[in-house]
Amino acid sequence: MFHGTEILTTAQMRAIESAAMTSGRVTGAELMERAGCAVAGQIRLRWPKAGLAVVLCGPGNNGGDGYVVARHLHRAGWQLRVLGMDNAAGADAARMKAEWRALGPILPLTEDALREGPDADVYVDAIFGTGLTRAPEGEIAAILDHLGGSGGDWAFFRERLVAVDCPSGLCLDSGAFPGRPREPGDFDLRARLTVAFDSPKPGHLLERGPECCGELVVADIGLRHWRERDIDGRGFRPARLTGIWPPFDIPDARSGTVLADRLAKRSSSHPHKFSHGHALVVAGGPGRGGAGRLSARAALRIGAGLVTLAPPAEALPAHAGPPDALMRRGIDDPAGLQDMLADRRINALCIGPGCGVERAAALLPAILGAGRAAVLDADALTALSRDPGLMAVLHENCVLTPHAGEFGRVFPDLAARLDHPPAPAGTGAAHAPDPARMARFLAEHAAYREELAKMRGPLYSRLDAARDAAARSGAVVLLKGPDTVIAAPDGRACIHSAFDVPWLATAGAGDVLAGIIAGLLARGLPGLEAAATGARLHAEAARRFGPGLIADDLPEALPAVLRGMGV
Ligand SMILES: NC(=O)C1=CN([C@@H]2O[C@H](COP(=O)(O)OP(=O)(O)OC[C@H]3O[C@@H](n4cnc5c(N)ncnc54)[C@H](OP(=O)(O)O)[C@@H]3O)[C@@H](O)[C@H]2O)[C@@H](O)CC1
Ligand SMILES: Nc1ncnc2c1ncn2[C@@H]1O[C@H](COP(=O)(O)OP(=O)(O)O)[C@@H](O)[C@H]1O
Ligand SMILES: [K+]
Repeated sequence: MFHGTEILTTAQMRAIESAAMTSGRVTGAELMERAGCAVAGQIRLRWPKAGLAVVLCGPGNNGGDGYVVARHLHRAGWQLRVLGMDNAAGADAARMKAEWRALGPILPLTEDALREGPDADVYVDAIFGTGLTRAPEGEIAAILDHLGGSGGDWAFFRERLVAVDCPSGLCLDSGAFPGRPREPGDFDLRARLTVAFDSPKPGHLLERGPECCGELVVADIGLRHWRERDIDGRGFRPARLTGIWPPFDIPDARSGTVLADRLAKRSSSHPHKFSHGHALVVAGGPGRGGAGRLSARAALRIGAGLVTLAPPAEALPAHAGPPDALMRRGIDDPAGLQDMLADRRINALCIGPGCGVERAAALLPAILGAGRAAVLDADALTALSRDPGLMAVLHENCVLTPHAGEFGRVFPDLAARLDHPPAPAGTGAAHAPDPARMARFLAEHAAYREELAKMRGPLYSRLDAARDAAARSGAVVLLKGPDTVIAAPDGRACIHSAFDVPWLATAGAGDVLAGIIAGLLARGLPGLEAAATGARLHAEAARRFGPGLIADDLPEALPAVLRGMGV
């Protein structure tokens, strides 16, 4: 299995932290000291010359980290303005607050206090971290809006904002902001740097997370021993990370080797083409374009031993173009398909790209009935949504690859939870916030605002949705997007965040992904592994090629990607 960096939900993070403290080998105060020290260190790396820092400290342990940051920056010669709350903080945060108070004053955490001081070089956001339970209100909401640009200085803060664990208000389980539209919104906090602790959380990688966190650094605060133990007895590794944005050093050496071994054509002592699998790609009729051919080409490039393209017989001439390595055979109906599947060496199927919904609907029962590994994409997903009975025939080596729209067709109730509350038109914001437009929007949609205010964290996430869909369907579900989530029916999941390659969103890219996964299934990778590896190689091919990419370039970029991984 490909191993990336582990992702932990906020509940898991809390469980690990409390296991560490219960062991008596580390105290909460020591963890807080390490966390704050790590943030101060990252600030000093980026701002080597001591300047003025404003540190905003919230009511909980995130605020406690903030007081530690202030103390360390003070020791390094920085000027500090510390804003904090007059509240009964937990013992560790209270101690850190007291230690700071011995060094300098604490101003009230209000928008006025924030505005009053001189412009600072750095603003440290230590208001809320993993403990956010609801939308910020009152003074704190005003402060966060101000930092998000409500005073018109959005770009100023974006250059100077350092977030402790996350930009405050972001739900670290979903990457959404409770109380705000799920689309990009006005005054969403955008940090230059976010320093997270121990492991990334889903919210760093999903939805708004990557954009709002800015550069993400994950600091080691000495919890690895407890993370690697099976604390809850059910296996602690529900989500795996296969890439994030902005890229940072993924401890990937072991995974690279495992993956290279799996993909190298060294799978048996006397390898031959049949030992590398035979993928069958169902294509559509005349005039349906090259989607099926894109999938087939990708399956060949990723290393399937043989690939057969199967359009209706009358469309064979239309599919006669390159590559010549591709075999072609006409299939008109389920009987023809079953005939072909009598060849047991065909071990992976791909249906959907350019296939046509009617044809997909006609062939799907035979495909699923064959019990072989299969990728269902595009039109096959629409066909599946129209015949829910087919859901019962899916199995764990089926990979469903919906984008958000297709996901909504197949799993409408799960998609509705992701979209709650459904936004009225005009919610999305341009990057530079427009206060007048935002005020008008909220006034016009008072009911929507009331619904938003009811949102409680952690919010239902794309990870939750993909997991629920996989559990329900019994298949692997790969929910596409810049933050692709891959989930297996047993709860294992990966997130592949590819916000750094927006040019991958190009017509036909999804067809190539389906083909890559089909090729990996043909090579014998199990469903989850094929899907996760496929998503990674697909994005890596786009990353290597760069802007200007069209889908046809993706299969051609794969050999260099494989070489780069040592395959
Ligand atoms: N895990 C680790 O290993 C380590 C974690 N560390 C740090 O601890 C952080 C987590 O700390 P935390 O659990 O105290 O939560 P935090 O984010 O400070 O907020 C909680 C407070 O905010 C309040 N509150 C929430 N929402 C609110 C709202 N909308 N409006 C108003 N209030 C709201 C909430 O009140 P309540 O909901 O209980 O009413 C509570 O008082 C974590 O992000 C990291 O920085 C490191 O120190 C060391 C290692
Ligand atoms: N903004 C983005 N950044 C990076 N990758 C993206 C982005 N949007 C979509 N993708 C990826 O691009 C591919 C598009 O697939 P799909 O929506 O099926 O398109 P098509 O049907 O045209 O092939 C998917 O792999 C998806 O994960
Ligand atoms: K924060």
